[in-house]
Amino acid sequence: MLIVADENIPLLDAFFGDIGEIRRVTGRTLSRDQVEDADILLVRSVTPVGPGLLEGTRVKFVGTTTIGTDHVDLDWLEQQGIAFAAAPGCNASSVAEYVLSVLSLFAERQGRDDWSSLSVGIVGVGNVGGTLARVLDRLGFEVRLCDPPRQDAEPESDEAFVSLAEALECDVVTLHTPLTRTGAHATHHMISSAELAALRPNQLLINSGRGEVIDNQALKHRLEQADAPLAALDVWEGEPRIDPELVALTWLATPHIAGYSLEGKVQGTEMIYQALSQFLGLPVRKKAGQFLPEPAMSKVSFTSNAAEDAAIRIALRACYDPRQDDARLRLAMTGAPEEWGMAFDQLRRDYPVRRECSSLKVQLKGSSKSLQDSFKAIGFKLKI
Ligand SMILES: NC(=O)c1ccc[n+]([C@@H]2O[C@H](COP(=O)([O-])OP(=O)(O)OC[C@H]3O[C@@H](n4cnc5c(N)ncnc54)[C@H](O)[C@@H]3O)[C@@H](O)[C@H]2O)c1
Ligand SMILES: O=C(O)[C@H](O)[C@H](O)COP(=O)(O)O
Repeated sequence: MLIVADENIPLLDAFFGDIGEIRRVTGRTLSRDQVEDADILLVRSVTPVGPGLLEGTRVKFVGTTTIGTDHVDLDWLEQQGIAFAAAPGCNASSVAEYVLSVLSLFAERQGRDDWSSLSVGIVGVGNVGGTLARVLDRLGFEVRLCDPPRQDAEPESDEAFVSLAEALECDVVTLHTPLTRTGAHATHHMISSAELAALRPNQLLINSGRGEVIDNQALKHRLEQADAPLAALDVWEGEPRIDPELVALTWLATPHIAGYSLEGKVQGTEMIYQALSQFLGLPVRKKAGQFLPEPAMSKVSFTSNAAEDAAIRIALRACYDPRQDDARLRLAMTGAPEEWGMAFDQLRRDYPVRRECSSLKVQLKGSSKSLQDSFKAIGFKLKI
């Protein structure tokens, strides 16, 4: 059995080596002739999958080790009887930690002693938005949830949903919708001139869903105005050839890596291994946990003198600080314009190992119950 797989999927040999022969390919440039004789295709979000790639091949299973599926023509695969699996939720904690770290930087920039005094509008309350909402709620933030598809589908839900306009009133608005182009709640350019005009200079707009959910030209024009809000963008229209002028106007600019924790990536591989094993009728013997190495930093300690917000900020940023990715992206954009796309992909391919908060033990000596609860809410392991 031949498995054609994106070379950027971690642990290919460990998970799939005994299922078939593996042919590694560059996902961004994958062509039909590279996949013609394959039985199984494993991709990441950079490979458009549809008739152009697979028509007339013998591929019978496609797996994407990602949450997003907008690169896959799901209807066509179904019509062709080609099985498909994605990895819902695999990197939800990683994205939530990216947002938390951005929030901590924004609160600091605003001179707030208490970051939980920020109100946060979450647009798209699925695996990522829902994970984030639960953490923020436990930390005492005011959270507004906007998810019209869920609101329609769950009229009896306990969640109090708000409109997009109400979400846009929050200090921070963070987007976690998929990219959709059809239907009553299509998200393509959901945030355009009118929505951007509603945002004020003391507000922050975060996008770690898909770039095309925001009209990037409209955002650029808005960010050029004197009363512009701040923007933190992890995803961009036209990746990997992103607009350097928009990067320059963006407060925190990262190369689509919000979900790039090691845990998130390995769980993505694990979920596709499970789905493929089920498809082939094979036993599931391997687990993500057995392949996760010991983290480089395993413990941080705080004494009773540590101020609550400062302790959380230090531990959070010890795990993930988006300013490093921002600096790397800006540096990459100083190269020759024709190399920007390659540089964007290179930053993603050579991404340093990043571990989630759950990999770090936090030792708290003589700390308050509320500080302990805050650390637990974020997902740290506590050692009291
Ligand atoms: N930047 C990254 O590294 C990264 C990582 C993971 C996921 N993502 C992106 O984030 C998206 C969300 O991930 P998820 O796991 O939470 O997906 P999900 O499918 O679990 O949840 C998405 C939610 O968005 C809602 N939604 C759809 N249209 C909407 C609209 N018009 N307004 C408001 N809400 C709407 C859906 O009802 C759903 O509840 C993915 O589709 C992917 O594109 C990005
Ligand atoms: O959809 C997802 O899971 C994320 O956007 C994912 O992190 C994308 O990573 P890629 O497949 O492009 O490496």
